[in-house]
Amino acid sequence: MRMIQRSEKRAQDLRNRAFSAETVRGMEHPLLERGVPLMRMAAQTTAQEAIRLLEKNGIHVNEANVVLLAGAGNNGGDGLYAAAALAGRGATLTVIAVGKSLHSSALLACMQAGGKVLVLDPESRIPGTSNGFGLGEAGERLEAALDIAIESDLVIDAMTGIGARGPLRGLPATLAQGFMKRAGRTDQENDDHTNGTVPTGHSGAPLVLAVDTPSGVGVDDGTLPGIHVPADVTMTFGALKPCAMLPPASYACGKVILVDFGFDIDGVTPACESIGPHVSSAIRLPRAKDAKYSRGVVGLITGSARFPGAAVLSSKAAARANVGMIRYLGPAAVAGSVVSALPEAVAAKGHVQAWVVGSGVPDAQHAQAADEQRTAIRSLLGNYDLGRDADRAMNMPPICVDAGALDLLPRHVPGHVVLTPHAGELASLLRRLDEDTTRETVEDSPIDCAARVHDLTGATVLLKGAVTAVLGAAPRQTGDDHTTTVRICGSGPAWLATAGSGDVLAGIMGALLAQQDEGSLQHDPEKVALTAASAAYIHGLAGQIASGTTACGWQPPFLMDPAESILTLDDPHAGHPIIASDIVEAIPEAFERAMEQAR
Ligand SMILES: NC(=O)C1=CN([C@@H]2O[C@H](COP(=O)(O)OP(=O)(O)OC[C@H]3O[C@@H](n4cnc5c(N)ncnc54)[C@H](O)[C@@H]3O)[C@@H](O)[C@H]2O)[C@@H](O)CC1
Ligand SMILES: Nc1ncnc2c1ncn2[C@@H]1O[C@H](COP(=O)(O)OP(=O)(O)O)[C@@H](O)[C@H]1O
Ligand SMILES: [K+]
Repeated sequence: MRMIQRSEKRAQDLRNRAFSAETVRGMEHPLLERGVPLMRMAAQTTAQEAIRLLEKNGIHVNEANVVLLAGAGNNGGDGLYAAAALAGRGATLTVIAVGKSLHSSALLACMQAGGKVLVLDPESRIPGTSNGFGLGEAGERLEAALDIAIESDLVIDAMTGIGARGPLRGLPATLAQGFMKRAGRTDQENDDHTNGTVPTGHSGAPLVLAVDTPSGVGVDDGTLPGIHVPADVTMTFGALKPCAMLPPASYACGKVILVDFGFDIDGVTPACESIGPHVSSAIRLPRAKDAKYSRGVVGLITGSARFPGAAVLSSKAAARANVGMIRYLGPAAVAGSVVSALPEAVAAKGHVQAWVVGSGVPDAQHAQAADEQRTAIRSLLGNYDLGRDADRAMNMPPICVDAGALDLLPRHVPGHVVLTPHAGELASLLRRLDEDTTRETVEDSPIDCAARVHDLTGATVLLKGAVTAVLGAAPRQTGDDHTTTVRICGSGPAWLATAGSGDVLAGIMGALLAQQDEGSLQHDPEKVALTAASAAYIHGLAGQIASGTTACGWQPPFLMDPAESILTLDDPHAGHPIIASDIVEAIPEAFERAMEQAR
């Protein structure tokens, strides 16, 4: 097999960009034309990973019971060749055929290696297997298949890959349903995998290795449209697909290993991208001629009598995040708390380069009739109303609109307005925009929902979660069409889910917006989106540092060269609990790390 020369830049792009199924097919095409044996490469690396995974769990391949769930397409073909290799190494192999046919030469390889084949569909026409059985026997076969699968050490899921359309149907769906039930596997449990850890068995249930994509996920949109098979490890080929990056499907992929087929990805438009490699470009290093004002001043209208802590946390976070100064505006008692916790804060009006509003401010439902903070925020946000005075709106400083300020947002605003809702807040926002949405809808289709808010309001939308998504303007294309790009940030560990964490993010956001060259963001919504995503990344990194873990919501896949032997994949430390103040303390080191990563 040919050694693939890959530059670091290409490797970085491969690890941080995902491409639609259609785009991937387009990139496969020239290689297939040249006769590159992609399926064999996919199978060989899958077999290698299967052996590693088994061994990691104390099972030698020649003692392993392996079950292959094989679909009728090329995904099944990949799986069959991989399974044949395992059977060749002494594994006991059962192929469960879920479709009407199987990739014929791959099936032959499996049979020659001693694999048994159990056909589930009475209408199937698979050479060398019995067919023409009745419905009663089909039911028995399904039960037998589930018994064998649940008793096995490793299930290789090769039912569907990028050829999947819609939710799983028919036998693949029934089998997935039965398997999930018997294995007692839930998505909740699979959440552990998002942190890059491979659990050692799920209460005795088999390990699951997905071929290319877990079957049942929305390959291109990252949704989970129905029953699916969460994996411990997903071996994916050529390039990442959106399901390996976007929530909630990304949580079903477990650890992802990307096999580099040598695709030419230069100039190919990704469907989504991780912010990781770009973060340092959002950090403005201090310059010799700087004074505090030129480094950026953040104005905060955050906190309230009810939540004074949010004012302190957002102010401290902003002050720690590489700016010259912060100005705090709020009720005297709250301002007093801010200044005593942060003597560097200035509790007075003045020029600012970016605003942060709303963290710890009550929303309409919880506010008193004349809430001082809400009144101030309403009046400030009025200046961003494109329907009222577009020139004025375009010339306002960038602003982060968080929590209690979200329901004060004007209907149409420029892209340098950054919203930072969590799923519940995004749902409320959509309802305010006359869309019938619940928190569950947002959790099921986070990207769609965030894109909807971006489309309806024009704001850059940062939807918080284990994987945080930023929906904003795309890189400028030829022509004037406005396109939206999906950027994700998964640097945060689950320890970040702690009260006040969002206030810290808002502070970092304000600081990053403030340190960009004054006036540069107003007409560059793409840069706003990059800056917003970078703030989430630094927040996540600070969370990793504070909690002593590298586990996080999403990390770039392990890149594997088909010509190289298996890599060792270390599991990260679990880390320890943190409070929001710990995140603030870790911000400076997070900046340093983000800059180091860029070198
Ligand atoms: N093009 C190639 O030569 C290569 C393809 N590769 C593999 O081939 C896969 C794509 O192969 P295909 O295009 O054959 O497609 P798939 O094998 O992913 O899916 C097609 C099969 O899935 C069934 N199916 C589709 N949607 C379904 C649903 N909702 N419920 C139940 N069954 C459903 C179809 O009936 C068909 O049998 C990739 O994911 C990858 O694993 C790799 O081997 C690399 C090279
Ligand atoms: N499971 C998780 N894994 C990683 N990060 C998380 C997780 N849950 C929440 N976060 C992050 O923690 C922060 C919580 O913010 P938010 O929901 O506003 O909390 P609060 O209002 O309590 O401050 C967000 O940045 C979010 O992305
Ligand atoms: K699969």
